[in-house]
Amino acid sequence: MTATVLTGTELAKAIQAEAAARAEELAAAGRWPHLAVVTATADESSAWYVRSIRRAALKTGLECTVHDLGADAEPAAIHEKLTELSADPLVHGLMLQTPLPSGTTLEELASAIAFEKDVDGANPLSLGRLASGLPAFAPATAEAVVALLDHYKVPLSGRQAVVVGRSTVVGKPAAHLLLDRDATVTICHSRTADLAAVTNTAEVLVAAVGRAALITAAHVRPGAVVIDVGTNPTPEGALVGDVAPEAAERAGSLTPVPGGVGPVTTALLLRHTVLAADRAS
Ligand SMILES: NC(=O)C1=CN([C@@H]2O[C@H](COP(=O)(O)OP(=O)(O)OC[C@H]3O[C@@H](n4cnc5c(N)ncnc54)[C@H](OP(=O)(O)O)[C@@H]3O)[C@@H](O)[C@H]2O)C=CC1
Ligand SMILES: Nc1nc(=O)c2c([nH]1)NC[C@@H]1CN(c3ccc(C(=O)N[C@@H](CCC(=O)O)C(=O)O)cc3)C=[N+]21
Repeated sequence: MTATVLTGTELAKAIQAEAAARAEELAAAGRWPHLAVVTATADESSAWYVRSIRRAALKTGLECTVHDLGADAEPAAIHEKLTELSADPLVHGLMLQTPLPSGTTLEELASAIAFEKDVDGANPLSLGRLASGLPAFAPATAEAVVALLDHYKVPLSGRQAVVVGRSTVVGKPAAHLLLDRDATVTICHSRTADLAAVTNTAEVLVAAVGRAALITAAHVRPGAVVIDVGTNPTPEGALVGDVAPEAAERAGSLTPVPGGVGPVTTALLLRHTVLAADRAS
């Protein structure tokens, strides 16, 4: 058996087309949707993401500014930049890239992102509301996981879902969103005792670790739907996921990297920014 490939490009295009139409109307009304991205890292996969955000934003008719503070930025300087952009009436969406310089965390800094501009759902207020079932922007990646499953009509209610990874950006919010859809959710992390035993229970398996080929065929329950969130740069300059190619022998379907979760994440971030601009007075 070879797995069906669940690409994200078509869904991303549809989301972007809708965002583009609304962005044009808003721009005509003098409210050009503007996404500000703050980064303080030399991490390669973050750099890939920032490039793809900029490219997609310009194509969609959004303004996008990148504020690169450098990998040795002081936490106070990052905090100050977020506070400044939170107060800037021309900025509608604001996100802070991970990873961050040692000595600080996204969790510590994200309170400085104004709730209504928190288009990547990083502010603890957004995350708390998400966990409480109240309206808030979800982290775009976590939302992309569920959006892809919906796009391919994968049933979630009553099914066994396993998320590998527990970061604030992906693993935890993805687990919340799957739980909201009535899946039975298990979260794995670096201390999980027997990863393959747990992942073999998964009808839906989400890999969000950041380690190439961590998930092998032996981790996959035959016929499972596998969502590969990982984006790992190779020495040759390519990008690979967390799921080894051989896993396709056991999976029923599988998202590719590149061309899977990534483009949907980017498109949702733009959709959130347009929504934030729409709500701004
Ligand atoms: N395609 C997309 O749209 C996006 C892709 N990404 C990519 O997803 C990946 C994960 O990102 P992110 O969540 O930010 O990464 P983090 O490094 O913040 O989190 C990684 C998680 O994986 C867990 N982990 C590490 N090693 C193992 C292991 N051997 N077995 C099981 N779990 C393990 C960690 O556990 P512990 O908590 O115990 O340390 C941690 O919870 C990266 O490749 C990133 O680039 C991220 C966002 C969007
Ligand atoms: N606060 C925060 N939120 C994030 O969501 C976040 C982050 N920090 N830090 C870095 C990681 C990494 N990440 C990627 C998202 C999309 C692609 C992506 O679109 N990749 C394309 C390939 C790249 C391209 O073609 O330009 C694809 O998979 O097809 C890659 C990487 C989000 N991250």
